[in-house]
Amino acid sequence: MTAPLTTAERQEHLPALGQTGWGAIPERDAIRKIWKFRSFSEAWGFMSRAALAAEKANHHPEWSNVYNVVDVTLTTHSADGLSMLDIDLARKMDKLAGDTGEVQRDHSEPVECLCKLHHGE
Ligand SMILES: C[C@H](O)[C@H](O)[C@H]1CNC2=NC(N)=NC(=O)C2=N1
Repeated sequence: MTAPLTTAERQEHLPALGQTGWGAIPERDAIRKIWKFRSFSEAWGFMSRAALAAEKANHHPEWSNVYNVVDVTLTTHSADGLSMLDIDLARKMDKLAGDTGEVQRDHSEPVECLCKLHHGE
């Protein structure tokens, strides 16, 4: 089983992801980011590349796509919350999206606040 993130790991890794547009989901130990691409083709291209990265890591997103928008939630089901696998996949997705997608702001809280929600210490 994959270990849940410790408080120290949250403080080390989550703020940088917050800077790239990942947000906290209320009442869940999970992070969310919404991209809007220029077209369905770009959105689907991103999803195809992210799917290969997810399959390689055996760690899979909860996500949906409507036309050019991709809405991604990351959490580790076996850990019942965030683990390093989510941090790694979030970074890979940021890299794969590059600057092709514009980040859509939702109304969730900044990702930093997940430091308060720590599991496993
Ligand atoms: C059997 C297989 O390794 C597990 O079901 C994997 C697959 N992908 C997964 N993805 C995510 N996000 N969380 C998991 O706990 C998980 N478990």
